[in-house]
Amino acid sequence: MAITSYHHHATTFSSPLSPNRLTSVPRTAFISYPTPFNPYKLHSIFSANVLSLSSNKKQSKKLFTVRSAVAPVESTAEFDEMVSGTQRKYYMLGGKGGVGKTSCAASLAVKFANNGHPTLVVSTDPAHSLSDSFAQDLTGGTLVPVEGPLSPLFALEINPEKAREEFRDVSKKNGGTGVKDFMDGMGLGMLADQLGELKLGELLDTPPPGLDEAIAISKVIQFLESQEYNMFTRIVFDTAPTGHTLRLLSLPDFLDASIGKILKLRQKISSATSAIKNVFGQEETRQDASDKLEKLRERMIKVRELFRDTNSTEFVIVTIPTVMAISESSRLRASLTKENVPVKRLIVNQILPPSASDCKFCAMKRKDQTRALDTIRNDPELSSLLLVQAPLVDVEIRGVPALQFLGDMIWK
Ligand SMILES: Nc1ncnc2c1ncn2[C@@H]1O[C@H](COP(=O)(O)OP(=O)(O)OP(=O)(O)O)[C@@H](O)[C@H]1O
Repeated sequence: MAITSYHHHATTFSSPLSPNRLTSVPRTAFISYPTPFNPYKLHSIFSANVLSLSSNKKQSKKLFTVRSAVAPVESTAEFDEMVSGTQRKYYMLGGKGGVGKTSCAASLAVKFANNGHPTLVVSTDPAHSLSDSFAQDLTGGTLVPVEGPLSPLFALEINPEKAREEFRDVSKKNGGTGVKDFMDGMGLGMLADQLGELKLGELLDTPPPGLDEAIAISKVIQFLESQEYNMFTRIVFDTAPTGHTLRLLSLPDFLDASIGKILKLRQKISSATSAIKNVFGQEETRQDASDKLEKLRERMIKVRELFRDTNSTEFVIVTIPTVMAISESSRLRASLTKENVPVKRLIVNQILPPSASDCKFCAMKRKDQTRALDTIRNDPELSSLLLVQAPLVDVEIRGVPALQFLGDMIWK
């Protein structure tokens, strides 16, 4: 039933940002698949290293006819709109675990870079798989260049645990474990207790789910404020599975409120404690902790604004054609709408391609997927989105050439 095959390709490419520039990609292992003509890309097949069934022109035409009959709601991703302009844009890809978020995010990043955008792909999922997806070591929590694309592509795997530790260290220097402990140490514990909702100390010690992600994204904002990040015109986030993303959306408000209260409290008590401060000589550390809190709060507000800015940000939902995954995507869309997060595209990944062979299992599976796709058409949350279908391919998608291949099918 497989219709996917590997070939050796050379790609010539014209960037829309500098349309006169034609660049050659080195000859490299590549996957071939019947795709519609892409004006930015010219393939020339040097030799065939066929792993599975290939298809001639006639066959691919037929296959695409069958595919569109199976999925009448299919549309393109309108990549032209995504790629146009040099103003910085953020794309956040999210969805249920294992549906292909990383593959889609990585393929989008490669596609942007190949279209002339200096691009950054960021993983805020604690279970990072960018390195696996690119088949390159991208770990370390710093900018790592990705080898292969035509324009600069960098990856950043944020380690939320490390980011949280860094932040917590400041209050630890005090001998306590957080702001509340610090206040306890100053004999002000009762005051903090009275304001029971001030749980920052506990928040940092036993973070609620989603906090890691929030701190990770806050860390990204911190990075983006620095000069070296100015070059990036496209930033793609590979986010954690749905649950974390939803909690993350409401977290900035929660943190903003909590930190705001902590800071107000600090101001109130600062005069009362000035005498004690002098005795213990810890004003600097305290100020430092306070500044960090203020910075975290500012970043949380930026994260909140970033998520909701229709001009620069879009959340792309990735799903697979099963009723369960689609139901979850529907709930995700509803929550994103409630939070005013812009969503326009829905990627339905791992669609079984048509096959010439008489495979009963495949026929059943395809019917099942068609039913699932129908639920999208009838789903009030999802039916208005651009529905982009990505086929299931018969090899694991790893490495830049494979991601480029996947990207050419999804992002067109
Ligand atoms: N269209 C596809 N065809 C074939 N394999 C695919 C496709 N999309 C993704 N995969 C494979 O499925 C697996 C999971 O993909 P990926 O890591 O991108 O998912 P994810 O949603 O990011 O997962 P997690 O939630 O665990 O981070 C990988 O082995 C990937 O190569």
